[in-house]
Amino acid sequence: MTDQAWILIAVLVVVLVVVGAVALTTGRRRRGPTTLPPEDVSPYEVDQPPAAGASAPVVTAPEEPAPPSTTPVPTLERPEPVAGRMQRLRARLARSGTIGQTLLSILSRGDLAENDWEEIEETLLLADVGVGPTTELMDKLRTETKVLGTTDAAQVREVLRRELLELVDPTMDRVLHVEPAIGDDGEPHPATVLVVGVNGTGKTTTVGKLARVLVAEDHDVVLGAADTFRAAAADQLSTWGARVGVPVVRSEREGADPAAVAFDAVKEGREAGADVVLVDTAGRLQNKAGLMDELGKIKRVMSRQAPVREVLLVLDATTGQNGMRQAEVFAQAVDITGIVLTKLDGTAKGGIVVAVQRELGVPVKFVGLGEGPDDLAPFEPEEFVDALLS
Ligand SMILES: Nc1nc2c(ncn2[C@@H]2O[C@H](COP(=O)(O)OP(=O)(O)OP(=O)(O)O)[C@@H](O)[C@H]2O)c(=O)[nH]1
Repeated sequence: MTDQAWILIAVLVVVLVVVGAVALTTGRRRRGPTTLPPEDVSPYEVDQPPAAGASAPVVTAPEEPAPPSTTPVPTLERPEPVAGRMQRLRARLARSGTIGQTLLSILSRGDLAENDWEEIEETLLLADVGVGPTTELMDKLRTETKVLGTTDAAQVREVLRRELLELVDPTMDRVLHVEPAIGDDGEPHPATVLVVGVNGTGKTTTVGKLARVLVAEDHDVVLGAADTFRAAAADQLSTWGARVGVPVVRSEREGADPAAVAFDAVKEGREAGADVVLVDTAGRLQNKAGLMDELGKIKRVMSRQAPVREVLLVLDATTGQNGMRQAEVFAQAVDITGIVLTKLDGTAKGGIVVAVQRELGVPVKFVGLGEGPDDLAPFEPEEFVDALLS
């Protein structure tokens, strides 16, 4: 090859290398980067405009992510099952048990002298059993122990158990009647329960605990805060309701007409399709006529919406004879259908169960056995008597 040929080949190679490099660079630029940097992404999606007749494209704002919630969602409490509560809380009756223990020890002495019987009488009266039931029980025990003629502890215990049970009366109807009824208009009515009693007996607390009893049994409940005398009572009830998801009808005005609140509560219960409406009241014992007027009016206006199925009287078991006098005044003001004995834990005056039932002729339906939210138990005579003798 000549020198000229070698020079021509070298020029061609250089030209080919330059052209190839330029082509490679251009091709890369045309394809561009495969992903856009975040700032190039539009915050909106633009929907395609409709084919005809549309004037402007539809712009849809992207869904904003929900801001993190600052108010915690309240978790509803599931109240404890109702069955067996009295057994669970039996240890709380320990102080009431002193009556049974004292009676057993005296009766087991055998061949009882008059001063032994006086001791028995004193024990029963101190436990607030009441004069009539005390005399009745002593007469029966005198006869039975004479017939039995033994000091055998188990047999004496059996006699005492039988007689105490008869006094407490297991035949009384202790069911809380909350079955909904069909009214004259053919519509289902909620069962309404009016709760009455003196301030401080544990009335508002009992309404809250009763709501939990009903919720535990799958009822739909509405509460009425008709204790408009003490503003804190409505707040207290609202807290009870909120814990188990039960609505509370109340008035924001202190001293509002309690009958109006009770009426609204039953109305709300009907509209919401609730099974039960529980109404708390103030029940101040200013005088009997005033109390009768107030409770009578509340009951009347509630009845316009649905018949009042139960009127529960809340009594503080620790107040003894004083509590009995209050019970009589309330019973004269309104027809009581059941008694709730509160604070039966920590009192040796369990005999009030017998006295109050005898006096009013209505059964104890529930007993309060502590300050816990589920420390309210349906009253069971056998459990009660066994606790007295344990
Ligand atoms: N130990 C015990 N305390 C109870 C029981 N029931 C209620 N209490 C307490 O009794 C106190 C008074 O209860 P409230 O429910 O506020 O009484 P109230 O009768 O509604 O009083 P007002 O709202 O003023 O009408 C509270 O401290 C309750 O916790 C019970 O069965 N045992």
